[in-house]
Amino acid sequence: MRTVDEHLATVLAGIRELPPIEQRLLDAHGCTLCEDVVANLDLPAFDNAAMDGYAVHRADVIGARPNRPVVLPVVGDVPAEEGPVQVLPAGLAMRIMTGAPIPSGADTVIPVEWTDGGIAKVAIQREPGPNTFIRRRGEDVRAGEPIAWAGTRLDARKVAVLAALGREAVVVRPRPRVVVLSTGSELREPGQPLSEGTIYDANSFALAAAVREAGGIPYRVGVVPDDEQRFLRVLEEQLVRADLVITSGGVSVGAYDTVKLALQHLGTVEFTKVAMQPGMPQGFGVIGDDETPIFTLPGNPVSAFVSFHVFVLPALRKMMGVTPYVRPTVRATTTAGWRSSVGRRQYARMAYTVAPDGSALVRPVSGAGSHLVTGLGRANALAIVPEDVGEVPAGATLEVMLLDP
Ligand SMILES: Nc1nc2c(c(=O)[nH]1)N[C@H]1C(S)=C(S)[C@@H](COP(=O)(O)OP(=O)(O)OC[C@H]3O[C@@H](n4cnc5c(N)ncnc54)[C@H](O)[C@@H]3O)O[C@H]1N2
Ligand code: MOO
Repeated sequence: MRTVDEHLATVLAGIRELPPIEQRLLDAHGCTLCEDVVANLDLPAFDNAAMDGYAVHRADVIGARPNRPVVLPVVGDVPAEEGPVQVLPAGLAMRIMTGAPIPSGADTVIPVEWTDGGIAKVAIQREPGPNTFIRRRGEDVRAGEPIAWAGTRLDARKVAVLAALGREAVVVRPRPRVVVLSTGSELREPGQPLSEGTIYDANSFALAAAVREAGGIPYRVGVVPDDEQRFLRVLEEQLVRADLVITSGGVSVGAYDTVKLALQHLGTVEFTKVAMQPGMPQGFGVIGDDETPIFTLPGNPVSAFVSFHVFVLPALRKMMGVTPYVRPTVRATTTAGWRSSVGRRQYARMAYTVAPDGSALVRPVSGAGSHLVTGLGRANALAIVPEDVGEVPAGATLEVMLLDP
């Protein structure tokens, strides 16, 4: 039997980062930059008003008081719109809007609240400080300054900056396109009636949702029955759009373990037992002309889901250039104990919380059975019980994988 770490190393060695492509800004959201981005213009791009009010020469309004206002003729309006910079001679004012370019000659904006709001002339009731309410060209960033380095994941905040700089597209690693299929003649699509011996397909939905949460693009293929030829045909059809394939079911030692039988003589897929619970039977390799990586996960729903988090998620992160490939774990103290099997690393379903005093706690929310899917629904974390531990006492501190994206 392989250890989890050995299998993870084999998987990561078989996965390549996807080649960079240019993506439109919103499509690049969530992806990793493959270029250093430098500001291509100054921000603000020109001196502009920070308040709605009046552009003036400050020297004209020194000494303005509520009981001794300075009155200036208003010679025009400066809206925030396209147009040449206006000129403001001394002794006059212009009505100006937030974001509008400061007329040449003006050095101050008086907020409308400090005035009588006049249109032909304005009474200014307060003396401004120097450079008041002007946002200067380049005070945010100057053209040529770095904005983001290759390797940065584009979140909404970085998208805001790139859009403000007028970037239409950026070079990123694309989201992996992941084909997800479930195998098993007992499986039915949700919405279909169940007959004796049949169950609903949970895995292709769970895995497709997990792919999406990881930043990939899932293509959920319906259920494929236990028939080698059908399975191979579907796989061949799907390969054209796949950067990665995930199957579930049919990999243990049953007489109808289709995936294992079908892939035995195709590609490089290696079927192994990994010393973990759940998730013991695993398969990984590449198939097709493009050497597309494929994970064949075990069929039990919790086994498939845990396998995704332990092996597939790091692979997706590597394809997307997200580091570290393995998401860091956190440490938490368990409020209750349970048993684990020595020789296998256990991933136990937990509710993770942070107590008012800041301490991280976990509480078991499920038995260990890999068919107990509703226990998975209650969990937001997996506690990792080392291979040599047979009993976890209440109060023990463990490494914990958080499941929320
Ligand atoms: N004799 C042995 N039997 C089993 C072993 C073993 O070592 N020796 N390993 C067990 C372990 S551990 C696991 S995990 C499973 C893995 O089996 P398969 O990957 O071949 O999966 P199936 O047999 O197809 O299904 C297992 C179980 O899960 C249900 N299932 C499958 N697909 C779905 C789905 N899409 N949605 C919901 N439920 C699904 C299926 O009906 C079975 O109940 O093998 C053990 N057996
Ligand atoms: O190893 Mo299986 O995945 O426990 O049920």
